Amino acid sequence: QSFPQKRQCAFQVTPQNNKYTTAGIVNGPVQLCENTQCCVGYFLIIDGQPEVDLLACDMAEKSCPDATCKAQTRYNSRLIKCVCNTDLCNSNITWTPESQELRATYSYSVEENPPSLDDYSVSRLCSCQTTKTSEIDIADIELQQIVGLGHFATVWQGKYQGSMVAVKVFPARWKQIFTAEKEVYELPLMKHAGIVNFLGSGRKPDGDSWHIVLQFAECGSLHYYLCNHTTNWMFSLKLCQSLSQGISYLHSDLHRHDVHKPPVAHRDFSSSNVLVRADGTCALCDFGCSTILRFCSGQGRWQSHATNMEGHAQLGTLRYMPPEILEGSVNLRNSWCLMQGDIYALALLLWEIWMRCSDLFEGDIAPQHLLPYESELGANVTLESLVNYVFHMDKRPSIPKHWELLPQGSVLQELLTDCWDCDPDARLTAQCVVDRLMSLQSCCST
Ligand SMILES: Nc1ncnc2c1ncn2[C@@H]1O[C@H](COP(=O)(O)OP(=O)(O)OP(=O)(O)O)[C@@H](O)[C@H]1O
Repeated sequence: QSFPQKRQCAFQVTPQNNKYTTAGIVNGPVQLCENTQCCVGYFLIIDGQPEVDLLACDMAEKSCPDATCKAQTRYNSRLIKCVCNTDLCNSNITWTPESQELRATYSYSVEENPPSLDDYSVSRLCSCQTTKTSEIDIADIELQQIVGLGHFATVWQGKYQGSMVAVKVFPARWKQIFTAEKEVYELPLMKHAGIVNFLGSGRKPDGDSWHIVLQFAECGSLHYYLCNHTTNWMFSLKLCQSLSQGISYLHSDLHRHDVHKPPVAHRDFSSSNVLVRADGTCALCDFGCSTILRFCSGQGRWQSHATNMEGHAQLGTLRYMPPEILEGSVNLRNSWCLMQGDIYALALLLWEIWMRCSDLFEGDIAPQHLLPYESELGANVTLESLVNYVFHMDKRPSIPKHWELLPQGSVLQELLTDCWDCDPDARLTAQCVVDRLMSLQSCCST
C-alpha cells in the first residue's frame, strides 16, 4: 500500500507568529505538512527587498495551484504572501516592485481581478435608484467652528435655516470620496435613527470645495465620548443597541412599495465614525469608503458598486481591519465578506463601549478609554504587528476575567467572540447582534 508523499515546506517562524508550528512536524528548517499540500510564505518589503516574515505549511487544505512562490496581492506594498504546491517552494518568492505596485492598486478595490468589460456592463444594468435631494445653497450656511478633522474632510459646526448642523467640507481633490459618500446618503430609505440624518449637499461657487450637510450630533464621535465619559450598564446598552441597529439597517436589503434600499457595507467602521447624540443614541457616519451592493437579476448575484475604489488600495482604519482583510485572503468578489468585516469591527466597538461601563468593573471604576489593541500593540499600530497579533496569533482585545462572574458576563463574552471570530462565515449577522442585545435588556436591567 502506498501513501501519498507528505508535502515538505521551508519553515521559519518567530515566537510572535508561531501558530504555524502546529501545521506539521518540524525538523530544523523544514516542516512536513499534516493537513495540506500547500506551503505558505509571508515576506516584508524592507528597503525594496522581500525579507522572510514566516515560512511554513498551510494550516488547512486550500487551493494552491501555483508550483512556485508568486507574490500575491497584499494590503499594501509592505507585506506580500505566496502559496504554492511543490516541496520547499515557499523559500523563494518571485516578486518585482513594479508588479506589486500594479497589483496593490487592485487589492482592496471591490474586484479582486481587474474588472472586465462584462463587469462594467453588468454594473450599469444594475445601477439603482437614488433619492434626488435638493441641492443646498452653501451661502445659506453659517460655518461656526471646526469640530472634526478627518483624512479627507474638515467637519464644521454650523447654522442652517435656524438649526445647528454639521458641514463636512471636502477639498476639490477629494471629490470622488465626496461623491461616494453622497451616493450612500442619497439612497432611498436611508433615513433611520441609527444613521446620521443627511440634509443635503452643495458646492462652493468657486468650485474649490464640496459640502455634505448633516444633523449635528451634540456629543461628537463615540471615540471622543468614551474618552471623556464612563457609562452605567443601561446607558452602555443603549449605545450598543442603537449602534447595532444602525449597522443592521445599513446592511439590510429593503423593498417598500416601489422603493428599494440595497445593502451597504460600511467598510470603515470605527469609534471615530460613529456619532453620539444628546439622547445617548449612536448614529453611523462617514460612508466615504462604503460599498453599495446591487442585485443583478441577469446574473442572479450581488454586485458591488463603489465610486471611490479606483486608486485607493487602503480602505478603512487599520486597527479595525478584520484578520481576513489584514492577511489579504478575502475574496472581494464575494460582497458578503464586506458585511462580515463590519461585524468584526462592530465587536471591537462593543468591547470599547463595555470597557467604559462602570457597572462592569469592581468598585464601579472603569479603566480609561483605550482603542482596540492599544494596550497590547500601542497607540500607533503597524500593519506587521496587527497581522502577527490578529491573524497569525488569532488574538483579540482581552475580556476582563471577572466578567465571567457577572450576570451578563457570559453573554457579553459570547457575543464578542461570535462577532470577532477569525472565520468570517462564523460571525453573527448584525440583526442577530441586535436580537442578542435585546435579550440582555430583559435579563440584566441593573
Ligand atoms: N454630524 C456630525 N456631528 C458632530 N460631529 C461630527 C459630525 N460628523 C462628523 N463629526 C466629527 O468629525 C469627525 C470626522 O468626521 P468624518 O469621519 O465624517 O470625516 P472623514 O474625513 O471622513 O474622517 P476619516 O478620517 O474617518 O475618513 C468625526 O469623528 C466627528 O468627531
